Amino acid sequence: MPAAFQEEEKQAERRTKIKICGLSRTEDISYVNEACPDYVGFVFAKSRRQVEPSQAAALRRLLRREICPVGVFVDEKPEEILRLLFDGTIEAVQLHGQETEEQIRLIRQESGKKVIKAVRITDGRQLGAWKESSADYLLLDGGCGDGKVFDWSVAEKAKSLGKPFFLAGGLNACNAAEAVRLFEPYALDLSSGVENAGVKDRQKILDFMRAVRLAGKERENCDE
Ligand SMILES: O=C(O)c1ccccc1NCC(=O)[C@H](O)[C@H](O)COP(=O)(O)O
Repeated sequence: MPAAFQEEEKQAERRTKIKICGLSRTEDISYVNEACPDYVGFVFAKSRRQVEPSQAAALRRLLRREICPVGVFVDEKPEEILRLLFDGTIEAVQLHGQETEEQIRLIRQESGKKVIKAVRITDGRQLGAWKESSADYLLLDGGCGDGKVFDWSVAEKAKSLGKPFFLAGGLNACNAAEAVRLFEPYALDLSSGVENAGVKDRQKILDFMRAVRLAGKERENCDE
C-alpha cells in the first residue's frame, strides 16, 4: 500500500470516534448520513427516544454503510439483543442496566460483535470495578441520555483504565474540545447536545462533528 494511504489510515485510526445516540426519525438518518459519525444509537429501552425493532430496522436500511448502528438496552433479555444482531438491525450493543459479566460474555461469544458497557460515574470509584470487564469498551456517562455531565476530575483515572472508552454525558459543540484534551477517549457519545426542542438538529450535529475534528487536528499538531 502506498505510504500516503498508510499514513491516512493511521490518522483515521487515531482520530476520536463519534457516536450520535437516540435516532428515531428518517430526518435524523439524513442528518447523520450527511455528517457521517462513526456510530449511531437506536434506544430500545423505555425512553422518549425509544424505537420499536421494526422502526429501527427500517431506519437502519436508510443508514450509510460506513456508520455502525448500535442498539442501546437496559436489562434486556440477551436473546432479544442477539435477535437484533443476527437480523442485521444493529451491529454493536450498548448496555445501560445491571447486566452481568456472564451476559456480556454470552452476547460477545454468540454474535462476535462488540459490546459497550455503560458505567454511570458519580465519583472515580466506579471505574476500578470495570477494569477487568470483558466488554470491548466502557462508556463513561453521567446519566441515561439526560444531558448530565459527571465530574471530569476523574479524567486521569479514566485514562489509566487500560481499556478504550466512550465518553458521554452532557457533551456538546462547546465542551467537546476540552473533553478530547482531558480524557483522550476512544469516542465521544452524545444525544441531548445535538437536539433542539427534543429532536435531533442538523446544524448542531454538523457543529459537533466540526468541533471534534478540529480538536483532533489541534492535538495532532501538538504531538508533532
Ligand atoms: O438516550 C436515552 O434516552 C437513553 C435511555 C436509556 C438508556 C440510555 C439512553 N441513552 C444512552 C446514550 O448513549 C446517550 O447518548 C448518553 O447517555 C449521553 O446522553 P446525553 O447526556 O444526553 O448526551
